[in-house]
Amino acid sequence: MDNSRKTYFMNIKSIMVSAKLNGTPDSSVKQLLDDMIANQHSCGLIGTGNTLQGIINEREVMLVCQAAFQGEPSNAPREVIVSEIMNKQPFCLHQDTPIYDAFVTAKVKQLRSLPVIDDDDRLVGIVTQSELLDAYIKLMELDKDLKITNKKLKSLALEDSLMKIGSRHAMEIDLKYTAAQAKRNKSKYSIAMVDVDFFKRYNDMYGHQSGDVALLSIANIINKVSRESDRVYRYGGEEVLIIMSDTDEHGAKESAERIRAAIEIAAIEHLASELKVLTVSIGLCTKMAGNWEEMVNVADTALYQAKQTGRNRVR
Ligand SMILES: Nc1nc2c(ncn2[C@@H]2O[C@H](COP(=O)(O)OP(=O)(O)OP(=O)(O)O)[C@@H](O)[C@H]2O)c(=O)[nH]1
Repeated sequence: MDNSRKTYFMNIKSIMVSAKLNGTPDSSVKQLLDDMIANQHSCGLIGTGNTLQGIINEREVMLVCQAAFQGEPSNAPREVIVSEIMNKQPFCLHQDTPIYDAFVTAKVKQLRSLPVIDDDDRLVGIVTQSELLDAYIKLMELDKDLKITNKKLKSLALEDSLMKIGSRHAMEIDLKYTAAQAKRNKSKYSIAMVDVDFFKRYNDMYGHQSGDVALLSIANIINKVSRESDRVYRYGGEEVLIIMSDTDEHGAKESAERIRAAIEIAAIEHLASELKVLTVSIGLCTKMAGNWEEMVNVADTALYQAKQTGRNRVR
């Protein structure tokens, strides 16, 4: 393998900064802040031994400090303990994760810093989104093989240009790491497969360009009514896939029903359909562990049942 090809497979171990814990869950926030300032760390890594149990970013620490200073001088601020404000299920990446996958994960999940762990789930380092982007750009510059570069440039398109939501490529990377994270945290996650009803008839009646506009409207509605932590991707054609981390069957059903209802209420005219407005059918799947391709298949089967039992419904 020549050097340029090797760079394509480089992982985050090669660029991460080694990291250690800044405090335990029962440290005071003040203690934590002192440690972060002394070590010039932009986020606090919390745990015991070498095991990471939580993360606190600068913003959360600042909010606690602000609240303390706004108190009456006679009311000495209560000491806040780290476990009260830390994010208890921090998203971590294994040290062997390729740089590009790590960058996409940080970007789609909007994470500025990602703790890095080893095979035994021990904290070994930290990488930031901007370090990942810099590293990836450098790898591309080093890469002289035009074919590989073009392939990577194409895959760098993380957004679907028509629907203005995540691309299929970004979706696959997100699913892979969401599945790994759920397994590590023993938490459930859900996916929803959304498909527009009678869309062929819509294209036939209003034209393909109007079809494109309708798809964009539907994607906008889905983005608007889904929770901030949910990620919305174009699965292909007129199908949208939503990833909901830390969401059980009940939460997923509630979210999907909200999306279905919002699209019906938007009342986008579709005279060739039964309800005379555009509607969607949604198939769901919730799991704790297991491979994500299987989950997509289950959601797809549920979607098929939703279509078979009358459309404009969640299964
Ligand atoms: N305008 C437009 N149409 C698209 C796009 N992608 C897929 N389609 C169309 O979506 C339609 C999907 O049709 P079908 O799979 O038969 O499903 P349907 O007509 O929605 O029927 P049901 O799913 O059974 O309710 C096809 O006519 C595709 O051409 C796109 O990007 N733009």
